[in-house]
Amino acid sequence: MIDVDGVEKVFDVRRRTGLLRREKTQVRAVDGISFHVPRGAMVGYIGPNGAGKSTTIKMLTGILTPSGGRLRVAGIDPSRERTRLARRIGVVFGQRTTLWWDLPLIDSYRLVHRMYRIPDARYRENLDRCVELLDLGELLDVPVRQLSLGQRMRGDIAAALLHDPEVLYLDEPTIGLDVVSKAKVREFLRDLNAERATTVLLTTHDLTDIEQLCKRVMVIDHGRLMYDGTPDGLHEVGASERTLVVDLERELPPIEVTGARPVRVEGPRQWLSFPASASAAPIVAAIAAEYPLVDLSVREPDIEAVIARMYAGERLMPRGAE
Ligand SMILES: Nc1ncnc2c1ncn2[C@@H]1O[C@H](COP(=O)(O)OP(=O)(O)OP(=O)(O)O)[C@@H](O)[C@H]1O
Repeated sequence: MIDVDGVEKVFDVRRRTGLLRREKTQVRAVDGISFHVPRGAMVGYIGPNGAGKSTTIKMLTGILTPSGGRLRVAGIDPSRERTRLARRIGVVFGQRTTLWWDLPLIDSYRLVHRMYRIPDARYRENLDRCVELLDLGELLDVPVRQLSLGQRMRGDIAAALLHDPEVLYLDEPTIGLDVVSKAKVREFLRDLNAERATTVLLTTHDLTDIEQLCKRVMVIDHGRLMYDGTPDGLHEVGASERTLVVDLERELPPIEVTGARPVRVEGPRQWLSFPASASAAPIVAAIAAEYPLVDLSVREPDIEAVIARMYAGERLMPRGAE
């Protein structure tokens, strides 16, 4: 559904280098990216600020023309046939709204109905579905400017879906939302993807969105693709560790056991780290055999930590590769 082959985007920028002097330089916002997203996939597209995510999305919608490479969305070259593509895609920008600020929500939908020339029956059906699943019933007559951020976001998602797009680009759809609203939006997207096989490309800084929604994640930095795989695979690449929290009968020196290393001791409680890919069972058995064990729990690795290290430019290697 989305084909990106060696795509580049270079911006010419003028930088002030003195009182009257300006120098022309180039910013390579996207630097030779290739990926393929099959129909019905829900893929996360993440990266630090300025990595090139929005530039990629803008090229995929046809707003920007690539400086090099080849791009196709639903078989269409976005920058050449932007209007034709607009009928096939939906876009939601979390930080901006596509709704008419002073009009009641329903009026924005009526305008979308006309603009996209959506057949009446299909419009009704899609609107009813969105109103029900996104809980918009009470909000349809409220002017958009009076909606809370979470209500507005749900309103925006519905607006992007009324014309049945095959591809949905979501840029920060959960930004600024409370936990309940986030859960609602995620549940809706999961259902949409499962029931209608809508292809979704999701940009977010909230890694829980990725963990809960995407089987695949792409990480971009400095315009280049750094990782393309499962969210779990990130732990492999990042050599993530799980933590064993051990409660002993009494305070003892740090536990010595094969396969794990002590990282913290606080009274009778000790923390040990071990590779996320390894089994906890032999370590637990060894500790139970040699130490006065009272209680024990395992903490899962933190995807945020792996991503933070990746964004900080640390070279991450799959376990065993070095
Ligand atoms: N119109 C433009 N002219 C010049 N440079 C630009 C333009 N748009 C983006 N850039 C530059 O391209 C790079 C990538 O920007 P982009 O907005 O794609 O990043 P992003 O990954 O979406 O970041 P964020 O998470 O902050 O939204 C940045 O260095 C940015 O300054």
